[in-house]
Amino acid sequence: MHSRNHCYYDKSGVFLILTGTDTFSEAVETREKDRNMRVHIGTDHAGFAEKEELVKWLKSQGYEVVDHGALTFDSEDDYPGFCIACAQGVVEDPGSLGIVIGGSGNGEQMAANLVDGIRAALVWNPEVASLARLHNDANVISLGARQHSIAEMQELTKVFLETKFSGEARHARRIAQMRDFEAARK
Ligand SMILES: O=C(CO)[C@H](O)[C@H](O)COP(=O)(O)O
Repeated sequence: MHSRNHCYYDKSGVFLILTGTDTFSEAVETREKDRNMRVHIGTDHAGFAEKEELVKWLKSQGYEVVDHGALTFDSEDDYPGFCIACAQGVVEDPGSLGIVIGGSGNGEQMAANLVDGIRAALVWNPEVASLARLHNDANVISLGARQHSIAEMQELTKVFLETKFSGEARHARRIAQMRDFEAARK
């Protein structure tokens, strides 16, 4: 039987995750901000306003941001190009992470995952954002701008950017299996 993870915020507002335990004594601080990290971002019209807000906020947090568009609002534009460009930016920039945004985040995740080396996770709450890094070593987060307030999107992004891959053997093994599949189909 799998044990459940428990997440909570400590008194200073830090998001913590308890892995497979009911005791707070085993809580681990999983987050650490890397202000030197570059963050790639891409969106279609559905997330354009939120992307503009997130870029400003990320810069205020000390991150360097690479904006892959859309650079102007066009209600008829299409998400694949922006998301693929963002994902390619992440792959070509080791140590960076990416954010793709759309109305739901579904198609944006699909587009980003077409790029070899990308593990894009559709994230809808802080625990999922944390697990995307801890268990999946996701390098792109996908957000649905029509599903969240800007404050929620900032929180999901913050948890994602500040959480490190656990490096646990079972998770590394599963990621390696996906990498093997990716390499074999070339
Ligand atoms: O979330 C999305 C894809 O997953 C798109 O942002 C969404 O489909 C755009 O919809 P519309 O063209 O009706 O504004």
